[in-house]
Amino acid sequence: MKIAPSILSADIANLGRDVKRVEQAGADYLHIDVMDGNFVPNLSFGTNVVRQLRGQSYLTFDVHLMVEHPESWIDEFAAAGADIIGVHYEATPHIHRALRMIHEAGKKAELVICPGTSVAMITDLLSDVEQVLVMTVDPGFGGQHFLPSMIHKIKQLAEIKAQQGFAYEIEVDGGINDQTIAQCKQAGATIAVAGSFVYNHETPAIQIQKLKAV
Ligand SMILES: O=C(CO)[C@@H](O)[C@H](O)COP(=O)(O)O
Repeated sequence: MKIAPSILSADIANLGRDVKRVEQAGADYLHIDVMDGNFVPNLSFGTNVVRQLRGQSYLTFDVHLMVEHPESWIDEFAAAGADIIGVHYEATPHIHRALRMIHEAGKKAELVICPGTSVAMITDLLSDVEQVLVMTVDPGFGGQHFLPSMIHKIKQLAEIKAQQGFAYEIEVDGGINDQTIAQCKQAGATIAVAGSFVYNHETPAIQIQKLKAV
């Protein structure tokens, strides 16, 4: 599986160093969580962080917008250096427009679903995305426990992908460690986001190796 370390759990006072660490350790993507204090009860990074890190890293930037009305931010994060932009199904009544805006900005579009949203709600959108992110915790905070009840959604998405011949990646995010990643991989996930498992350890490279070894 591809591994996307989440900088939400990095040492923010040494963010550049922590990004280099995972880059050198073989991370595939860098996962950047953007929180607005409304869609989720937390605040995190803005466009300035993406822009400054862009100058320091060649990793694919996987920007997860946990914001209401993401349409207002897509062009700014695209200009700042995002490669993949994730928007929540629950965050806007105009999700199709948001996905189209991501493509018009020349970026890969990711559709994100919270634990309370079923795959049935997004089937009409699956032909229009490069990536689907199944949240395996309620979004907003790192360090939460993985929700095993989300596994069936990964299986459903993998089945639809095979049946319809779609090419989207299936990403999982929340509570990922060297045990839970195995369940996700078996179900059909292709990318795993990991925050605390990677960064709450003195050697992130060892943690990434553990995830890649599964
Ligand atoms: O989107 C989020 C949280 O809302 C995640 O990306 C977290 O950063 C994952 O952290 P861990 O659960 O891996 O500690």
